[in-house]
Amino acid sequence: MHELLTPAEMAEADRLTIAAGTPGIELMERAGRAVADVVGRRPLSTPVLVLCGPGNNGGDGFVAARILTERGFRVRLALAGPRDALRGDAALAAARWRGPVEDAFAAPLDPSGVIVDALLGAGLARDVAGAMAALIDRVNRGGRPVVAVDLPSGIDGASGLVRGIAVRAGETVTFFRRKPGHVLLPGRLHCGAVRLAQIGIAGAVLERIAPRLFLNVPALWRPAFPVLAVDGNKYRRGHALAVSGGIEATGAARMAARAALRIGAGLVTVAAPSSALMVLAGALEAVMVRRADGAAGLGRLLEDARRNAVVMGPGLDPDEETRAMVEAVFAAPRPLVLDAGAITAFAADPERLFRGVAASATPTVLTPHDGEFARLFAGAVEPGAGKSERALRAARLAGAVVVLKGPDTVVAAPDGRAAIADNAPPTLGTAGSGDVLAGMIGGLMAQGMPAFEAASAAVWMHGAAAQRFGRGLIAEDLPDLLPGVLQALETDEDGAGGD
Ligand SMILES: NC(=O)C1=CN([C@@H]2O[C@H](COP(=O)(O)OP(=O)(O)OC[C@H]3O[C@@H](n4cnc5c(N)ncnc54)[C@H](O)[C@@H]3O)[C@@H](O)[C@H]2O)[C@@H](O)CC1
Ligand SMILES: Nc1ncnc2c1ncn2[C@@H]1O[C@H](COP(=O)(O)OP(=O)(O)O)[C@@H](O)[C@H]1O
Ligand SMILES: [K+]
Repeated sequence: MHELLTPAEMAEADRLTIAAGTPGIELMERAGRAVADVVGRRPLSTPVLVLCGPGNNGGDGFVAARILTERGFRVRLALAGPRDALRGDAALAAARWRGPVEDAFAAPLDPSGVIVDALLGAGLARDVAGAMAALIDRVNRGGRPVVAVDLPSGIDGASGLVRGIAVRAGETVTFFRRKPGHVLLPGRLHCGAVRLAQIGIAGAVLERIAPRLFLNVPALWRPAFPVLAVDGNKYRRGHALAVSGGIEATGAARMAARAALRIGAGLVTVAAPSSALMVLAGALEAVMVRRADGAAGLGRLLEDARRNAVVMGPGLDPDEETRAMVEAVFAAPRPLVLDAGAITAFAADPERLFRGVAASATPTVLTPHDGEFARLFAGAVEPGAGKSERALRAARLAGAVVVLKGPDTVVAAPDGRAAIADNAPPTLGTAGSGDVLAGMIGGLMAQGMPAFEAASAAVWMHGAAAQRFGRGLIAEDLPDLLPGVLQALETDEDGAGGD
């Protein structure tokens, strides 16, 4: 259930189902019934206003209106456009509606009751303007609870972007699988609670569609998650290396190192410039410290093949020394996580980074926030595109897994897969939480987890850890919340948060 279907893929799922013998009107009847079920949880005295658009989304609205009327609700239905312009299944559904049809552009909104938004769904093809925009604005200003059919009208199902203006719903009923627009911002904020309804589309159609976008839940990466061997030992659990900045910036690498250890790496070493060695040695216990000055020093540490994953960037200056150190890892080569200063260091010459990734052929994960992303991929990635699209293009360009962070963190792989997270609370917006995330990814890669799965797992666990703590969270808390998350993952088949 964690596949996310773009509107085009969803249309294909409908098409395959219809071709296999289920009439389209049957799908529409089930969709409309699912909407009626959600709306119908309210008391029978609740007035219902169903706003229908010109396509099949409106068709679902006609069905829902009929079923709610049959159940005893007082239902008004208003259509945005001429009735004789309805086609296909929507026209069939409208023919089964016996009540009056008001003009949606003129119909008054009830001061009480609930509104069903069946104006526009997967067929949104352009920015909403004119009378339709005025209607949506009126709905939003009305302050009535809204149940959206499939998508809040005006939200682009593929990108989650607002096309001109979009309905703000309290609940959204969608069908078969969620769409990226339910998970990505701002779409998610317009959806309210998303209710997923099955309408008789067989899961087997997904084999034909081969979706590439996923909700980031444990089911996505659990099969690749490290398993503890009874006869294991610390060396077999991997040895992560976190590169520290100078004496004024050692905390970032320490937090990354602690996170790598907590997530299960057998050993973790902080590679320290001479200036910071004393500070680090006094501040670390299970995490080890080794001297590493510049690229040459780091290269020497990497002569030991057991140091099998590297985290770089937190606390580093975006300068030539940092670039040379990144290239020392490419020369080694080792699975690598690049964050913060190690990303910004390549802002003036991103090609140099991309060449290094390609030449080393080592799994590389870049973890930019929006600002770092814009610096590294400026010009190469259309700023107006949706977040998953931007992350995927960047991943292809860099030949690396790109973790584009935020409330809807996208993990994108060069092969076209992307995982979108919806479990990160805003408490994660605190200094150093990104450093912890980088360390978590490195800790999983040290244990042999592939880059896309490691990054996806770390992002989900980062969110789950923060959820366990609540308000007052600081980055230092995060590594020590991981044991609880790990244990829940092990005991809860659903993955401590469901699928
Ligand atoms: N058989 C199927 O394909 C099924 C479809 N279903 C419903 O059908 C919907 C998709 O139906 P459609 O493909 O007809 O698309 P929609 O009903 O979402 O919208 C298409 C209509 O809206 C118009 N339109 C597009 N953008 C507009 C804009 N910015 N301003 C004003 N008008 C605009 C188009 O000209 C077209 O008439 C889904 O969201 C879902 O609700 C469900 O009934 C399940 C089965
Ligand atoms: N509003 C938010 N909701 C959820 N997660 C957030 C929010 N703001 C930031 N985060 C997360 O917090 C982390 C911040 O990382 P980053 O920006 O690199 O900060 P720092 O450099 O201080 O470590 C990222 O994982 C990001 O996804
Ligand atoms: K809608």
